Amino acid sequence: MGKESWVKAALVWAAIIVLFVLFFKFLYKPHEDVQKTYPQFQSYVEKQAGDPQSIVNVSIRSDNLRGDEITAKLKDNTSVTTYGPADDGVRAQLRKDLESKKIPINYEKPDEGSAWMNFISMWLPLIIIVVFMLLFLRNMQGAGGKAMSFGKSRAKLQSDGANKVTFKDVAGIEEVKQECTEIVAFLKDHKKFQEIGARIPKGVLMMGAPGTGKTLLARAIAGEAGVPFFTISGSDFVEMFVGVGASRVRDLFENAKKNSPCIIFIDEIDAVGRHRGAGVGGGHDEREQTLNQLLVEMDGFEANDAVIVIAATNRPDVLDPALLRPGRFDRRVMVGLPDVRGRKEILAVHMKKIRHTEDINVERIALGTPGFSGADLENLCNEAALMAARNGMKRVTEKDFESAKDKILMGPERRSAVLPKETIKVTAYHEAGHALVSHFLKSRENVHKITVIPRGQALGVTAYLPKEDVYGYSKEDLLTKIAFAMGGRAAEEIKFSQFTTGASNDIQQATELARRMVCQFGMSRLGPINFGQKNENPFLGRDWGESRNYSETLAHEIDMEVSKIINTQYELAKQVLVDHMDVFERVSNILLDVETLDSEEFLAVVNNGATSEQIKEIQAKKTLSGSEGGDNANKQEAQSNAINSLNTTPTPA
Ligand SMILES: Nc1ncnc2c1ncn2[C@@H]1O[C@H](COP(=O)(O)OP(=O)(O)OP(=O)(O)O)[C@@H](O)[C@H]1O
Ligand SMILES: [Zn+2]
Repeated sequence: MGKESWVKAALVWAAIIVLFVLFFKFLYKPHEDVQKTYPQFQSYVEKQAGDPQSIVNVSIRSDNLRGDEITAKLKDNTSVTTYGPADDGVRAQLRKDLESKKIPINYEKPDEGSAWMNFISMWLPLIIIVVFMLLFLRNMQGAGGKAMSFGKSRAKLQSDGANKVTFKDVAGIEEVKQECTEIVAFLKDHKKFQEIGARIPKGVLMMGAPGTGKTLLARAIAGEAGVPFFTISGSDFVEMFVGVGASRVRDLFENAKKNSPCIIFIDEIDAVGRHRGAGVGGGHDEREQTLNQLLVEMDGFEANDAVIVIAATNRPDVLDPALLRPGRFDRRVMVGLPDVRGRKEILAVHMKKIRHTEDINVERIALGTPGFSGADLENLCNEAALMAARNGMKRVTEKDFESAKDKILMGPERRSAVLPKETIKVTAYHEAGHALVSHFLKSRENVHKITVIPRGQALGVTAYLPKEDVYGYSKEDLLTKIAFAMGGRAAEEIKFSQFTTGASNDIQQATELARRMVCQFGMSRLGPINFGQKNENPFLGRDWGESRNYSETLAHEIDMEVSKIINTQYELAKQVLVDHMDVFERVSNILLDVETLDSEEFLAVVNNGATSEQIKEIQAKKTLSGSEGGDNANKQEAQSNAINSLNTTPTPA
């Protein structure tokens, strides 16, 4: 297909070039040329006055495009040709000139061929322009050299090649796999179902957060059933030019039917499948046409077309209801974030691909990564492997997984950034403030790591991880969240009686949360009423605009409630820090000294009064056992020994 289109394109271009050359070489006589040569001819005729017989005759062939072609035949059997402007005055003058010199004139009619040439030469520029425009449009269409594949489906056919995906590759979402086995059974033996008169499902909609393995699952279904797998992304349908999307859909289904039984996988179906007539910025005709075509095609399956359309989305709420009617995407599969067990299994799948030490405690990594999706876990494994390779290690250790997790959670370290001492000091107290408020208010998050080494955009980071998988929050949980978000600023006020811009992000997060408590969760004096219709992404937690459905008075009340929540929690955060001033000072100072504390070390400082020296000792032991890649039992023992020794010798700061 690619080759054919290249030949075609080359032919068209060659033809254009040939026409161009012809045009300039034989047909086109620029006006100036005529202007120049005609006076020359005239003066030549003048000069012949002395010997009028030197010109035998003159033939004039009138030709309205190029002017008159005037040929003078001379006595010595040569001839002179010029072109004269096709102008009646000039012609009359010339005739008078020639007649006065008694030179005979032949008027010749333009021959047939030249009339035809005239026609072409008149229209050629236009034709060339049109051809150019067409080519230009086509090139824009098929970006990337697909000049001639106008409206052809972009679906890629996945072959059942060496790296066939099966259910073995999909881990941690057992229930979802169960739901899919039926589809596999159908694809394998569709006759059995059809004979008994069962209507075969046409469409399966997979919903779930990004990276939870929807694509992987669809691929695995095809792999298990051993059928071809066509994949296309919803955004491929939506192109610049009207009609292309619809024709792509037609083409895709045509192709699939030829390969039945098979699977068509449409990723990001929300790109085409949004509510019709609810497009952003008015007329999204193109998208609607594409969607309509999709619906038509799905309705148009014959009973014996064993084609199953699997679509994936993380915005099921915006889909056009027509897509969800029976006979279309009537099967719906929720693909959720994995729980601890699921994460462990997914990690196992991806750790098989990297060379690692035997002693890695997968369970602990799984426990420490709540909220991670399958894709996040895959990324974690890869980052860990990169980390190990960069450090010249032969195998990936658990420590590499730790650093990889920190990088993913908090952004890459910027050790090279040189900050003023004062800034680092403020950062240390700020981060200690966050961590301690969270700790003393017994939030549902554990302090995972505190650092004053700049990471990503931040000068310092306090990272939290949920203590267990979280399925919902109580009002208390949310208030605590707001309090420890304000902990950083509270610390700055208590210690330095001043504020820095470092808290702006904290303030934003706290305010957003407080507003949602009032407007969405009904957790304020205003009662369980939804204020404003949030058009929010259920999986991404992102706002897509809000329309206000309450009065000015209420708007004021809402603002008052929000600010009350924030201020109360801010005061609470300050109170917590003042009540534990000694711990606050100690954590901050140790943080300044050792730069980073992990959860164990943090607890050692808070609960057991560990000193800088003792923390450094713990850290040194960890580094040692980590770099040795020694067996895990020893490592853990070493750590717990270090902590136990603290227990017996509590050191007040
Ligand atoms: N349950 C899982 N088991 C094993 N690997 C997984 C799982 N979920 C995700 N992954 C890994 O994450 C990668 C990305 O997942 P996939 O593309 O299927 O996610 P998705 O849900 O389609 O995401 P998106 O919504 O962003 O398209 C997969 O290639 C796979 O390596
Ligand atoms: Zn902060």
